[in-house]
Amino acid sequence: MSTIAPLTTPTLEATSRPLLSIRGVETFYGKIQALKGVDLDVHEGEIVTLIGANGAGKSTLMMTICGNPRARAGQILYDGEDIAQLPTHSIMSRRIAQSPEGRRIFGRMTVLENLQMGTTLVGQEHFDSDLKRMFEMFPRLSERASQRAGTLSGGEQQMLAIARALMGRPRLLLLDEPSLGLAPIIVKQIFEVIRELNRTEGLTVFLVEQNAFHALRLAHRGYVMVNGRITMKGTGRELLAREEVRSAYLEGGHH
Ligand SMILES: Nc1ncnc2c1ncn2[C@@H]1O[C@H](COP(=O)(O)OP(=O)(O)OP(=O)(O)O)[C@@H](O)[C@H]1O
Repeated sequence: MSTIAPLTTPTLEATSRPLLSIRGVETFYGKIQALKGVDLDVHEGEIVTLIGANGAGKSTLMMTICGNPRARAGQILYDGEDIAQLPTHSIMSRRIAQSPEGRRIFGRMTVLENLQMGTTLVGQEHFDSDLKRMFEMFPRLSERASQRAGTLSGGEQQMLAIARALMGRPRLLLLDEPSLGLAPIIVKQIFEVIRELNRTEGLTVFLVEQNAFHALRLAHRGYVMVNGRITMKGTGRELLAREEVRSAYLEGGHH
């Protein structure tokens, strides 16, 4: 199977400041503690991935960054400001865009209307040029601009969710399992778009994935989460080479 080549650029950690800096974050669902003191950094211009098994707390971390649920302890510094206790709309207005797990596109609206929804926080100024760019990046969406989003295939819905997030011109793009349920060829296309945006525009990306092989090849750096705690971190390459990662997350996988 052909795969995207691993990133060869050195980690950006040494050369840039953190855009997102998570310190000691704890999140609860009632009495259940899903995050048990998480520390994680995403530097400007980096692609960082978080991998882990089902139920490890990956989505919870993503959602906690967005303020729902709120962190019960710890700090979430975004561009130096602690956003941990801010309401979600106020977090989103800081140009953090999320493409959530399960996509959550507006099924009854057309592709075009969904993309318009993505501009709520940035206005219409760049709409035409941004739309053109999205349609160039995702030609499948262009061909289906007036189709109801609920009738798109899984891969197309995922592309739409990412495109909608990008219409908000984010500084930080949060992606929750973009590969979920998609054919390998579509996963590859989506990851290539993410890499291209990072390379050409310096878009900062924090990606949560169960598809560890592709995610670690795409990312500059990665973290492994087990039971609400970070247990390993390193460059994508380092983590891919580690036996613990290979046996736990790549078994029977795509390598
Ligand atoms: N709304 C909720 N109420 C109660 N417990 C929850 C809720 N959402 C998640 N949990 C629990 O929190 C833990 C972490 O779940 P989370 O969805 O963050 O894991 P994950 O790593 O994203 O898993 P997956 O890869 O399966 O999506 C799990 O034990 C889960 O059952």
